[in-house]
Amino acid sequence: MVLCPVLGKLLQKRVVLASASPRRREILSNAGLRFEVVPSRFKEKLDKASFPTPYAYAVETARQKALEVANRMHQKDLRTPDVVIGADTIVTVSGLILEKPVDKQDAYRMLSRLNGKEHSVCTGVAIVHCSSKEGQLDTEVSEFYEETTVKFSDLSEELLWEYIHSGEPMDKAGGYGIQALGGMLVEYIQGDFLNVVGFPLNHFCKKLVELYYPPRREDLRRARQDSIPPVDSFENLSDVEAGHSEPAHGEAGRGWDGPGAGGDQQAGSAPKADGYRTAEPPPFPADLLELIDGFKASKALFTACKLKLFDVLKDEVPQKAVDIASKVDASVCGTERLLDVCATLGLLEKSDRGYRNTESSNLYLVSDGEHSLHDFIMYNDQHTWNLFTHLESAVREGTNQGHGALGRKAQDLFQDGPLQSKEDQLRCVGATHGLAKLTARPAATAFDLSRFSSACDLGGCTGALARELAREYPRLQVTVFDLPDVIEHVSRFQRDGPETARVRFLAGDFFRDSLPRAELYVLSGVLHGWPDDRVHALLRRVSDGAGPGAGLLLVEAVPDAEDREARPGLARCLDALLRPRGRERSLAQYRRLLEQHGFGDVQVAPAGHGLAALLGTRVAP
Ligand SMILES: O=c1[nH]cc([C@@H]2O[C@H](COP(=O)(O)OP(=O)(O)OP(=O)(O)O)[C@@H](O)[C@H]2O)c(=O)[nH]1
Repeated sequence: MVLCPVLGKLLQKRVVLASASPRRREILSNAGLRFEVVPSRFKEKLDKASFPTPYAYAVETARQKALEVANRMHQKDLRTPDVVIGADTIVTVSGLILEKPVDKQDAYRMLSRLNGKEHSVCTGVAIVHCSSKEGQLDTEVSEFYEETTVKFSDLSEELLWEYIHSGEPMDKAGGYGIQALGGMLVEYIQGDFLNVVGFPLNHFCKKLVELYYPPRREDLRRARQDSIPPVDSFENLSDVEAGHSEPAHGEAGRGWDGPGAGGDQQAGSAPKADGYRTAEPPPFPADLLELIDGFKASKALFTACKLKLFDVLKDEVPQKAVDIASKVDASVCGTERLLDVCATLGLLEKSDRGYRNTESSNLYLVSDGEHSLHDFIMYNDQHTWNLFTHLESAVREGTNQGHGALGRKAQDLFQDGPLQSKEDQLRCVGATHGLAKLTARPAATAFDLSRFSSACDLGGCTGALARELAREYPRLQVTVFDLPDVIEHVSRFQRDGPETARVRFLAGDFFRDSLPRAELYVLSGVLHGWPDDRVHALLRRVSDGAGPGAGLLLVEAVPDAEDREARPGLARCLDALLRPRGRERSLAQYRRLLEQHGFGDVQVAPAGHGLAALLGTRVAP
């Protein structure tokens, strides 16, 4: 709340966002606001012609959306919310109001109108303060709107259709999303970017300042002589400074615990040693609460995947909770709750017509998709979840507890014991495949490997990296060498492509069987799973098989990788503690291992997502 202390005024209140828009939810939660989401059922069908201006229409729609939720929550005898926020975004061009397209043709009509021109994006916002008096709902509505000018480039028909086929326009006012692919259509904007995305955060904060920090008495007195200075900044207001203001409800006679009530009255109290006034609450620990709730979010995702909710919703058409429940063979009320949680987590989109997958869920959460992480998620649900229940004893004793999963290779999983059934094996191969697909491209392109004509990926599982290597280097023949139990399952994960013919699979144990001859050996995500003696044994075998000039490419997660974003060091470090045999090694340690085993001229490059790639060249013995 440092940037906008006035948001702190809402922390003690039950705030409801009356919107199904994932963007609005994100903008407000990124700003640190805590709120519930209850999408409005108000049909956006007001007669546009009856409004003097487009923004009057947007403001009224926002007001109706918020009031519908306030009334519904009150009637349902749920605890009446304190504040309900509604918003409506429209696009206006040449006197026409454009809302969300109903289908692709409609999107095309809208985008064609915007093509090469300036248009206006207007978001109306309503902030409804509610109170309940003798069972009756009392509301007080504050409203405003924000307008932003956007100019589209001259766009070809082909580009417009390509954009429409991406699916992005469908739930967006004017048929585009400036925050994503639609940003490429835009030449410039004048005004608030977030207003275009769906919520004018800056203006909202100013409005809160107006509501919660009304002008002081002396200002009002002065205003009778002068004019009231407009509230155009919220940055320099803090609760402490605002403490001098009069409680607004006293003046306005509001029944609800509205703006200006509460903490302000205590403003004269002395600051405590921790810097906060006795009656002022400390900053709301939003990040901490999110962390505390984190496991619930993971479990909701795991459960949705296990029920195959995302498979049921993979078509574009939204479906109702009752239909989804019958397809996944679960209770309607339970399914509806889970669907709502998934929508809140941004995994589903919810509208009046029902629920449907987001683009990202279609890509990663549908179980048979090319980039599916379904098996990896199921692996985490079945194994890692249990494993982490032993974290406390692992920390106390400093010993490994069983089976870590993050970033592990099928090699580890198969040799750890409990994954006996074919089904378990297949899931592990699928889990490894899903992860490997995410990291294969940066790993394959970390160095120029065009000097090699043959490669052997040791422990290469389904060949995700091998395919990327073959795709990148057209003369490279790649052998994937992995355990027989792994190779048995790889055919399930193969897709056609010109590189397919240059990737072959060979079953074997790299600790026992002779290694295929190759100019380049690859060990990606293998060494971290083994203790030092096994790592030395394996590298000795590779070194013995490699002729002078041969390469050894290592790809590993390292604590000192340049790009650490995707795998926070903490999680990786805990994973290492729980892993039965492996250990985390630094970049310097991997470099030393390569050099110890006869690979010189070691180059290092980031391989994305917290991974580092090292390439050594075999020197003549
Ligand atoms: O560049 C962008 N422009 C607009 C959007 C999104 O478009 C919709 C606007 O629709 P509306 O205001 O009617 O809001 P809904 O999504 O229907 O949700 P409600 O439940 O609040 O009615 C809005 O989601 C914008 O975020 C965009 O994403 N980018």
